[in-house]
Amino acid sequence: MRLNTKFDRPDPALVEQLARFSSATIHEAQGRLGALSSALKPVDPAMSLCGPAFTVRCAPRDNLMLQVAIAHAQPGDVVVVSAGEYAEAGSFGDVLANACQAKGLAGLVTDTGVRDTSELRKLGFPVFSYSVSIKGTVKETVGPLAEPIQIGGELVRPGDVIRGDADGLVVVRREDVAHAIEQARKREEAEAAYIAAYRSGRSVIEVSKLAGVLEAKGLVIEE
Ligand SMILES: O=C([O-])CC(=O)C(=O)O
Ligand SMILES: [Mg+2]
Repeated sequence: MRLNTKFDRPDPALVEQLARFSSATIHEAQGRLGALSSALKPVDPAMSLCGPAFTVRCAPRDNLMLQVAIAHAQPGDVVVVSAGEYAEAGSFGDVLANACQAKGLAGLVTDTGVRDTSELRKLGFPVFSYSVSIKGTVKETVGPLAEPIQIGGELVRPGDVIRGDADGLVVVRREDVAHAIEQARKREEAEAAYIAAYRSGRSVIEVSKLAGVLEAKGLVIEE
């Protein structure tokens, strides 16, 4: 079997610009699309990542292909592992995180478990996982590398951008990164205007134009 590891990545300058926006803003900016399941959580809320996905599929309780992915991923990539939402396996820990950091990878996202979390926090290598488990894995099963995968209820293709922060993970299609940045900028500007209005004492009902909605529902609020 021969596995391909070549795919197009977006312009690194665009990835850097996208990283300035939160996962929630990007999700909203692209029309409420791309959010991965909230079951995938950062090992530390301070962890944050943004980079092209280097996708891989592993059998549950088996991290052979994850190690192959780490070996072939490029600096700046986020290794994204689909392993069947299997909670009872610690497929990645501080030893492999050191390998990732030495290569300049941007982070790891997996729908199985990880371990050595206090060391991962000390290392500061961004890891998002489905669970934390101390149970070791085997290295037996060959599987797809740099192919589209399903993770957290979303399709992730190699080279799509994954943005993760304390609130969650979002995927942006490789060809949509520039548009997502433009829309995220507009959304932040609109949010800044809302914040300024609220801080100047204006009502949320007025600013968010909710009076018509409440009236249509027949809601009368007495003071
Ligand atoms: O050994 C493994 O397969 C996972 C692990 O704990 C580490 O990377 O430190
Ligand atoms: Mg370990």
